[in-house]
Amino acid sequence: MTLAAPLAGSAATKDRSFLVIFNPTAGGRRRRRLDHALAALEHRGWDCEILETQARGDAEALARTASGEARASRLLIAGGDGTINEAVNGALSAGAKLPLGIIPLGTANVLAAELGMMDMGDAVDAAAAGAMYTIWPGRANERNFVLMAGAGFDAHVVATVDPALKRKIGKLAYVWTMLRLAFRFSFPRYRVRVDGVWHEAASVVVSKGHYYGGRFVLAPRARLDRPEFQVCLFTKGGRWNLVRYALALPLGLLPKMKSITLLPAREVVIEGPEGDPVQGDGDVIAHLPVTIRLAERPLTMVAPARRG
Ligand SMILES: Nc1ncnc2c1ncn2[C@@H]1O[C@H](COP(=O)(O)OP(=O)(O)OP(=O)(O)O)[C@@H](O)[C@H]1O
Repeated sequence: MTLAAPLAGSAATKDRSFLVIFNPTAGGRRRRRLDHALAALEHRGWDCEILETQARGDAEALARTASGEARASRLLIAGGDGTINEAVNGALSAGAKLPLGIIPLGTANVLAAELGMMDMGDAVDAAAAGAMYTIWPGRANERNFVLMAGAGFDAHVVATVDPALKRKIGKLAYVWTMLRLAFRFSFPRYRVRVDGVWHEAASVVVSKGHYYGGRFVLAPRARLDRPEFQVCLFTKGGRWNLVRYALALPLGLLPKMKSITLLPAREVVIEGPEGDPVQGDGDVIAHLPVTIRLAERPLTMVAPARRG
């Protein structure tokens, strides 16, 4: 996990209640997994009230209201990284007063991996009795993100992937979309200002977490709890380099490639084709040109206590 020190004290509180924001779109399986997790939490003395999203945007509105009302002692987001991203935006806009936990039910669940959750048991343990950590989200123009934001080929894949296909075949939907897009992508160049210094790249990922696309390391030094980014510049574009990047990522070789530049940063500006998509946490959250800074305030998250 990429978290250093937990906040003083454990996550145990007197008022043991969760407001659970749940994205039910992936069908019955998600619901069954959630029911198991909540039964385990209730067994451990936690009250859980479920609020289901009906449409895109609901998780944000529900988290905003819940944070304002403080109706429960914690928020628990049950869904994928996209639903968590929405809830984080809602919580931050209402002052981020409640600690946030997650029940990972998505396709990639990168945040769960980043927080050190290996399985649903870890997620339940963390929610019930984990440690509290201060997380520094980033902000791309008007939208916050927890894991990463970027422009280039991967942002176009995110913008193109069919949500229904994602629900049907999971991560393979990204592979399919990548293959289709690779044949018609024009590989534009992007100008990237990293803490005042301009660079050029074929693709950019501004990382808060060190994983990318699952449990694959892209930015080894990135940490959720550090108020800075690691910027990953893919300096070479074109189809052949795309294949090299795609093969190197699962092998853990991407950060060592010559055509990858990794830089720490506090502020990143990306310029390129006007209106090009910017992905954040796996959804389109902005369009070029974009300025990426830290969020206005940090977030408290409940995660597994550090082992060892
Ligand atoms: N009830 C809903 N109906 C339609 N869309 C929704 C609903 N609730 C949430 N969403 C949207 O669905 C998107 C995808 O959902 P979610 O992130 O939970 O799963 P996922 O895409 O499978 O996981 P991951 O983001 O890890 O790939 C989110 O970005 C969110 O905005």
